[in-house]
Amino acid sequence: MMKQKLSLYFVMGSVDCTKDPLAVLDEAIEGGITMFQFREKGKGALTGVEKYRLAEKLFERCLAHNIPFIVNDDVDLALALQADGVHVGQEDEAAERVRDRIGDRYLGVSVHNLNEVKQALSARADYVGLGPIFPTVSKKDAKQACGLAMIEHIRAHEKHVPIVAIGGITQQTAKQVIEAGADGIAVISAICRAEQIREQTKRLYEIVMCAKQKGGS
Ligand SMILES: Cc1ncc(COP(=O)(O)OP(=O)(O)O)c(N)n1
Ligand SMILES: Cc1nc(C(=O)O)sc1CCOP(=O)(O)O
Ligand SMILES: [Mg+2]
Repeated sequence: MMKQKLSLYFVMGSVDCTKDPLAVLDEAIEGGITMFQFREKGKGALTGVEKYRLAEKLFERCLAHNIPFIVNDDVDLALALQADGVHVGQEDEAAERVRDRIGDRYLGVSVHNLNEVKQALSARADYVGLGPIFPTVSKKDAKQACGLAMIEHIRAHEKHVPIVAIGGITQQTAKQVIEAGADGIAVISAICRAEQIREQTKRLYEIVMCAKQKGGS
């Protein structure tokens, strides 16, 4: 179930959008995204009530289409909205503590190597976000790209962990990412910067689903 939801995971905040974030999400939903993360971060990001109001509206859209709505970093916001889950990284609130706070909502944890995957699993994460696979323009403090080999390495040692790969993934590389062992791709710019969001999202979805069918996952 989790692996299916991770197939095409759209990560977005107002800073990533060149038009109304609600319109961007609507088109991405029409294109077939399977999970959404509200990541309101970076220069010019909304805060306080404005952030809450935007989150509320985006969450409504996801609810209406049965798409899990995950909040990045902000556990208080996720709890206030009764969101479907939270995503935290290695420098955020500790995953164990987040798990205790959110109960059985989804917990995603960013990882960069096998050791962090093992730690995430012992903190009862539902999935890991592995990246950046390729260089990314969407995260200023991203680590060095780890490449497809890191997906293969982790999959070889942890056969069942749900992995979503993130960082610089495009229509050109999505197939290789799934073939390397990821259960899905998480993207910002491949959707936010697309000229035709609905069509490009649909194409990404087709690429991922086709690669997953061939791999039998
Ligand atoms: C699905 C997914 N994977 C990784 C990340 C990165 O999280 P983090 O390292 O905490 O960095 P920020 O996104 O908080 O800048 C993610 N957000 N989503
Ligand atoms: C939010 C995020 N986390 C990353 C990580 O490596 O953990 S890379 C990244 C940005 C992903 O955006 P794009 O699809 O535009 O490269
Ligand atoms: Mg974070």
